[in-house]
Amino acid sequence: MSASSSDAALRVAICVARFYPELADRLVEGAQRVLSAAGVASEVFDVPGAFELPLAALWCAESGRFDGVVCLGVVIRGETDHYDFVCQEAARGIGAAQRATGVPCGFGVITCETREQALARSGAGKRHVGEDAARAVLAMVELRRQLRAQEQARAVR
Ligand SMILES: Nc1c(NC[C@H](O)[C@H](O)[C@H](O)CO)[nH]c(=O)[nH]c1=O
Ligand SMILES: CC(=O)[C@@H](O)COP(=O)(O)O
Repeated sequence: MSASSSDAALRVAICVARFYPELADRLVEGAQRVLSAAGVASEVFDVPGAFELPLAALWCAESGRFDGVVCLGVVIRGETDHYDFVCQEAARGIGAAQRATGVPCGFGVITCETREQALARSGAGKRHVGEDAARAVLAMVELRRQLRAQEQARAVR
């Protein structure tokens, strides 16, 4: 997704859960690659785990400093149902943060059964969830820009 000419001033926050540091680094690298290629500045904020992502996203979104937020993390199922609660809250909370603020928050959290599955979804074969989440945020930022431009055009008629 290429950014428009006005995107030089765009800023995107990257909130990353560091529960699995090496996997988190891969996701951040992918998101930064996409944002940099679009000419969009980014700033990284670490949180302990995916459960903390919604609050970090809300803080970034309501700060007024960012046009979008990319939320990244990896949740790998263990022996109990803790996985379900972490995943559900991360997804629900990130969605709530973007709807509460109107600031696009990309869901770049890998939820899987094994480390191998996480590797495959962070650039080692299947897809890159970090890149995908960054592209989604850029697409929503662009949509918001188009809608605002249409609103302004109608207002001056
Ligand atoms: N098991 C995983 C977690 N668990 C930690 C929680 O996200 C949270 O930090 C803790 O409950 C304290 O509030 N987090 C992940 O990101 N990935 C996991 O696999
Ligand atoms: C996703 C998790 O919280 C998981 O790592 C916890 O492992 P367990 O269910 O074995 O306690």
